[in-house]
Amino acid sequence: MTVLDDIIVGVKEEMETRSRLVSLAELKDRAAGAAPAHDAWAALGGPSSVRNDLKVIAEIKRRSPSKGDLAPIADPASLAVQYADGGASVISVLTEQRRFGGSLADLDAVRAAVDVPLLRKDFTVDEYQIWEARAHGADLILLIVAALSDAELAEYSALSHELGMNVLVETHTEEEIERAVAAQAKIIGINVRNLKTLDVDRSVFGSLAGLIPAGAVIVAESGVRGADDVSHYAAGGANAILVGEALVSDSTPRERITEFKAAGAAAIAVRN
Ligand SMILES: O=P(O)(O)OC[C@@H](O)[C@@H](O)c1c[nH]c2ccccc12
Repeated sequence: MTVLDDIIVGVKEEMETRSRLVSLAELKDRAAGAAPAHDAWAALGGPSSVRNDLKVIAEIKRRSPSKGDLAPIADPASLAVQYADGGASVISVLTEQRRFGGSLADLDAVRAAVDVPLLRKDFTVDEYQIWEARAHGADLILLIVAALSDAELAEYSALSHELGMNVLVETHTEEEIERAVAAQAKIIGINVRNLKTLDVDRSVFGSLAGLIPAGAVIVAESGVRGADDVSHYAAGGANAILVGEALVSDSTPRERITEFKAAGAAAIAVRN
């Protein structure tokens, strides 16, 4: 069993528990009463034909299976405000509980604190989680190609769009990019961490980004330690980066984001 399979077993168990407390019907009511979703596609520069800056998706991440506890986040809301002040285009909130220490309570706290689009970052394997995301104010959800069949990818993308949300479709191999493109994904992430082994290989980004058709927003996920990694991803074709650990473990995340955006824009100016 891969790490990914193992995580999904836990995700399903926890979803079972939640769905006994809150029925799908109840979630649908809550989703209907939620404020309309923000346009994450626009926030990531999707509609513009000239994309000359690097967007930052800043993540609230407490823990990871590879590194254990990353940083004590006493107040996710105030961290999110710092992210927004630094110029994050989207804020990602990890809600997976067992391995990442997240929760929907974190998502609620962040939703109440900022007006930027929110990504509910979880292992989506059931329609229930998509309704849940919208009911809790998410604007974008993550779909991991390695965890889904083509039919599920199509079905979950369609439901997300119906609810006014966007999807970030995560890939790690050439074949997964082909599947994401076939599912008409407009926001495609390349995770340099292999979720089956947890190994990070930053060179994966540069070798796969060129396979993504023009028009899509390309997100480099994982492995940003500092501005050099940001420049590397931007030079390799990234329109956005998704950063967790480097931000949660920094005492001045706001300045960090500003620095990453500057490094990204400089590398893109050379690229174009
Ligand atoms: O902390 P990092 O190396 O900056 O990585 C962030 C993000 O890419 C990573 O958390 C991630 C990418 N895809 C995921 C899927 C599920 C959980 C987590 C992830």
